[in-house]
Amino acid sequence: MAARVNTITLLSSLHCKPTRFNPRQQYYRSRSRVLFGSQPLSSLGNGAYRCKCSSNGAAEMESFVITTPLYYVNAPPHMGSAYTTIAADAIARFQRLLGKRVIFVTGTDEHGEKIAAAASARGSNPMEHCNLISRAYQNLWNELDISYDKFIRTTEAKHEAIVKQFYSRVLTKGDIYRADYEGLYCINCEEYKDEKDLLENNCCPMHLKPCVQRMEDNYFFALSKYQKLLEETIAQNPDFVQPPFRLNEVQSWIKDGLKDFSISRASVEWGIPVPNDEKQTIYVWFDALLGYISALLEDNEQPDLSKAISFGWPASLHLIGKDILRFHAVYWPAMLMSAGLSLPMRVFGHGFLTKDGMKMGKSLGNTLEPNELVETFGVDAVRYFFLREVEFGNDGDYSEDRFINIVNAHLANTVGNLLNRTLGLLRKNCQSTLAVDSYVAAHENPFPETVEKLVSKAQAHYENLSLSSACEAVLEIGNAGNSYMDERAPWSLFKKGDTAAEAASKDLVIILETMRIIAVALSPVAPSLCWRIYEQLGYSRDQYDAVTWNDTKWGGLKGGQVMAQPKPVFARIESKVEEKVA
Ligand SMILES: Nc1ncnc2c1ncn2[C@@H]1O[C@H](COP(=O)(O)OP(=O)(O)OP(=O)(O)O)[C@@H](O)[C@H]1O
Ligand SMILES: [Zn+2]
Repeated sequence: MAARVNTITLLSSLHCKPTRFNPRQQYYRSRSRVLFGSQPLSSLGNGAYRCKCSSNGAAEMESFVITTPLYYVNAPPHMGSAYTTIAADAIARFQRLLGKRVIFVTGTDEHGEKIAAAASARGSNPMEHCNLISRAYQNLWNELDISYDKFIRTTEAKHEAIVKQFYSRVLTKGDIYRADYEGLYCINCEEYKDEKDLLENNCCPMHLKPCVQRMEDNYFFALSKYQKLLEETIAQNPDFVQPPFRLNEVQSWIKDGLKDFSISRASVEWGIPVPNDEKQTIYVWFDALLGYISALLEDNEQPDLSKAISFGWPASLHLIGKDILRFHAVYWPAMLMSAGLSLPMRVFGHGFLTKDGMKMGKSLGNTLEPNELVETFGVDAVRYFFLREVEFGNDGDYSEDRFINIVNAHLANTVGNLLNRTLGLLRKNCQSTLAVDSYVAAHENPFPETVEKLVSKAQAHYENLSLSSACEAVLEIGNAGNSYMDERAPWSLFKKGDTAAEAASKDLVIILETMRIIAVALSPVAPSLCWRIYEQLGYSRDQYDAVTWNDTKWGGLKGGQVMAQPKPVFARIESKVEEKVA
């Protein structure tokens, strides 16, 4: 299933067509005015954009808006939060390679009872606490090469303004009412629970802590009104929730009956005040989901909901963990319907990284430290391992031995060694200079076809969000390169006279072209490693940054190009326990 994106068209007139409702797909498509490529865009409002450098000519460009959850700042990030963000980054980078205008949104969710409690436990005030933890997320994203475009904090003034405008729309629609509520509440989920979903002693199955009985006078959102529309929308758009087995889960929640849910808290001070009732604050989830929209605002823009929408809503893809699927696939679409806004095109709920079978999480405290992993093994190893090892959508357990074995076998041996020994031979026999164009080197040779087939496979997997299979397809290119090298044995051909040496120098060009293609195709997953490969092949950083998916085509390396001094691009991780990995 290919990624669905909203099409943004560059029109030669200033007029932009109004949003159009597509009845079959039940979401809105926008036609806006933008210039393609990396040119800056300026918003004209109403979903229209004007390129700052030119306004002539018609061309088509697609936009791709991807979000991670806004992480809760009750504690610093851990490998679980990093996992979603690394996956989102790989997808964003791949979509950029395809030439799309990508907006990659991440950020922090900073209101609610748990935050106030976490701050006071640290002897801090809530705002100081949020600043500290939000900074920790941003620092980690930098460590992990996360190429986000927008980082939204729900304590920002522009976000508060958007939440209040949204709340007022829903209120005007007649979907908010006041009532008393009594039920079992999990403080860690910040959610009332159904008794039937709880373990013994009313324990939350996720947090293993007993829920408390609570009674409150709250404002409620009339979720039940949207039951039918949600059912129909999801039935007509089976790709809305992915993977498919999560769609079944969502459909069964809806079928069980949707209950109105409380969207304010009388007992929580650390939150956005309910418009016209300062005694209550807006429920943290109602507030946080809107971060996906407020994030789209430019910093210098007036915080206006319609304007924010015009910058890129609806999102193409919400990437989340399965723990927050109900909020994204049931509550959020209903809220958007109520406010008359388009639904996101796709919600993908991936599985959990687990430790001893339990979800790794801040509340349980059974986390793995991504900073430590990066410090010990390097960013490429961390990104590659989790994307390659865990089939995207399913749960996955971490083991250090497995980590070391996988990255050594794949990145150090299959990719790094092949490059290094080829460059060594080229230096020894060809003064580190390519004898001919790679296109010429492979004349009448079937090898490029093998590579191109694997590239197409990788592309299809990236598009389907099968990130592990995408890595596998790229590594297969490396395996094919290694086999080619072993079969041809160019080191011995160099000793067998001029004709054989000429063939050997062509073989080296073929392997290096293969490495170049691997570097493009693996760059969404391991961007730093792939830059080092490009650098070894004699390219500049600017050339690497300008790479597109088209560069996976055979024929990029040219005769006369001088390679860098051979230097290992991936240092092998030393380990006591090592076994052979396929
Ligand atoms: N163990 C995990 N595996 C995969 N993703 C995770 C994991 N833990 C958190 N995430 C990601 O973080 C999101 C939840 O963010 P949140 O800030 O609430 O973290 P958390 O550690 O799950 O918190 P808590 O333990 O308090 O529930 C998930 O939807 C998912 O995207
Ligand atoms: Zn819970």
